[in-house]
Amino acid sequence: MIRISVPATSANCSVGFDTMGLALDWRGMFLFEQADSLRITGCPEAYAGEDNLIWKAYLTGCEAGGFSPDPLHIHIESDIPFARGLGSSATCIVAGLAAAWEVHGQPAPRHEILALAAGMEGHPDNVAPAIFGNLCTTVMDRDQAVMCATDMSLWHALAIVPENEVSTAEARKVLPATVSLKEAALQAGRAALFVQGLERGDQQLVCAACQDVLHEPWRKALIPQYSRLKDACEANAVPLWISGSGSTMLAISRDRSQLESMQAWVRKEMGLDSRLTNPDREGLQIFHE
Ligand SMILES: Nc1ncnc2c1ncn2[C@@H]1O[C@H](COP(=O)(O)OP(=O)(O)O)[C@@H](O)[C@H]1O
Ligand SMILES: N[C@@H](CCOP(=O)(O)O)C(=O)O
Repeated sequence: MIRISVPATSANCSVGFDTMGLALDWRGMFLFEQADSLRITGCPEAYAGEDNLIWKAYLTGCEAGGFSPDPLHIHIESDIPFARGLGSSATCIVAGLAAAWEVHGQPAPRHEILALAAGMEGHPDNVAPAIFGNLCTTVMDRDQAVMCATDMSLWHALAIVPENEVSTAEARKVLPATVSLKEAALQAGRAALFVQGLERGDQQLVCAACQDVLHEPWRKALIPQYSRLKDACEANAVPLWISGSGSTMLAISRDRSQLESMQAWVRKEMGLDSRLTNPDREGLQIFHE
């Protein structure tokens, strides 16, 4: 049996639309073993057929690696919620792709998996940290990923998870097709400041730079709690962004107790569930048993 563990991710990181993503120490586990016919357990029945994302990724990986795809029993152990902007789809894609090589006795080639996974997702921002951990900034130059990881060991995170689902496909439809030169320049400058601030552990700088103009102005309409939370965070110099395409919002701080207080506040004032996490440094992990 092969056990593949993949972290949840918080994509976009505010000013890194489609390019930045942060791995979290909140993991999905995927078990693979040979079977007589395809069997998928541990997920809702509606997702347990031939169109299951893990299985589709496995087939894509088999084609890329030149393997003949054997039927599998895939068992999922994951409490990463679907369609909340925590990269549940990225965990499935990365696990399925990695399984294609591992099931056939070869080590999963992480850079090849990144390119394939980015192709399946349509953007590399959450699959890169799911594979490599940390905060990854990734751009696709034709089919080649150009990637740099930022160490996040100075930071803690709070994932605030509303009940409403937001499908990524739907949340992309609300975005404008073009932006102005002024907005593009502003976003580029803020993205550079944001990463510098993270590396220096400068929370004021990160908070000042954490002002997206490419997607949050449109997506906040899908998340009723966002504006109140963003105002409260800014008043306390806490960077907060819409995680992926939402509905989760991710706050980060150098000070874990600041996030503990915020966790109590969002529960009491807004009735919201949340989870304290740390950035993950490992990314994709594979165990043969
Ligand atoms: N544990 C799982 N089992 C089966 N399919 C899953 C699982 N987690 C995610 N998926 C797939 O990923 C889709 C959600 O992807 P998406 O809308 O991009 O949201 P997210 O922000 O969670 O990645 C689901 O509709 C389903 O196809
Ligand atoms: N850049 C993408 C990220 C989607 O992430 P997910 O975790 O919501 O799948 C987007 O913003 O559409």
